[in-house]
Amino acid sequence: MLKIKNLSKTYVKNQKEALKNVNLNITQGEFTALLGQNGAGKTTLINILAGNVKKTYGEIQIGGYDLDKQELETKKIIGIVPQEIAYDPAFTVEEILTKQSGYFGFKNNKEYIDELLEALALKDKKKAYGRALSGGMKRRLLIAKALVHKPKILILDEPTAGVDIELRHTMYEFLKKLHNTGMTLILTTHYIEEAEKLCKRVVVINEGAIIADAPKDKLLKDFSKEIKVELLFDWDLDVADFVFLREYHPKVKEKRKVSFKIDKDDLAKVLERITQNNMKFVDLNIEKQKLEDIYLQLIRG
Ligand SMILES: Nc1ncnc2c1ncn2[C@@H]1O[C@H](COP(=O)(O)OP(=O)(O)OP(=O)(O)O)[C@@H](O)[C@H]1O
Repeated sequence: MLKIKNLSKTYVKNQKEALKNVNLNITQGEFTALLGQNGAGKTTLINILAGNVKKTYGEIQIGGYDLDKQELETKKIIGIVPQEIAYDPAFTVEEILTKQSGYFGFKNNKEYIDELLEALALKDKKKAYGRALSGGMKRRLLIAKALVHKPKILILDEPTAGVDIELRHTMYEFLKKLHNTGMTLILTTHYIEEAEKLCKRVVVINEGAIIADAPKDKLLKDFSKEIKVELLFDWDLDVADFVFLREYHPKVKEKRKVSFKIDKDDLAKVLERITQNNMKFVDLNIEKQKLEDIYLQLIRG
């Protein structure tokens, strides 16, 4: 559905190499998270796919069409939800969506627009001006605008930035529904738990290069050998009490808790050492790594 080969981008103005030999192959129906810190190159990549920024080098195929030779066709295949609010605030919600439909040659699609507005809880705002919408409504309008031409791929550039938790969950449900209809989705986000909840594949981009690209479950499994152990004692602790565990860098928290990370295969051995040192604990908590921990490890190298 989306094939990116040896994609590079250097901005002429400042000679910033924003993308370095990016290769990505996304098949139909995948729900992929594109994760990366500020300035990693995510928006540059999306802008190139949208035809807003010119690549320096590489090949891109969208739905089988070459972006260089068949740009118009590629535009029909993708819908992009940009980070910035991108519509004329002097028009009403309905006008904005009708105008956008017109760009793609869709006429008389009032019913579909109503469906979108209903699904995105914007129906009662149909006649409201773009400028009069709340931040969350503006974000939802951008999603409707990206979907109005029924694209096969939806790319969302941080759609939930600054959106409250309740609304974020409504959006997640909507995205899940779209995914269930067979749509291909790419989501860039700073909320890692969002990627963990929604996406099946995780691509991590760092300083313009892809440093991880794997099914989420595989990433979690590969990195899940490390566990975080927390022990609770019924007396006040000193980190010196755990000198016998120094290779695991134990930390004392809230006076009575100690925590450290170990390979899960070492758990029995470590617990035995603790008992041998007469450190009788009253409670034990074991935490597996979350996608967020893995992501941080990856970008820190
Ligand atoms: N128009 C531009 N001209 C020059 N440099 C740019 C331009 N746009 C982006 N850059 C630079 O390219 C790099 C990648 O930026 P980009 O916006 O793609 O990152 P990002 O991953 O989307 O970040 P964020 O999460 O903050 O949106 C950054 O160093 C940025 O300063």
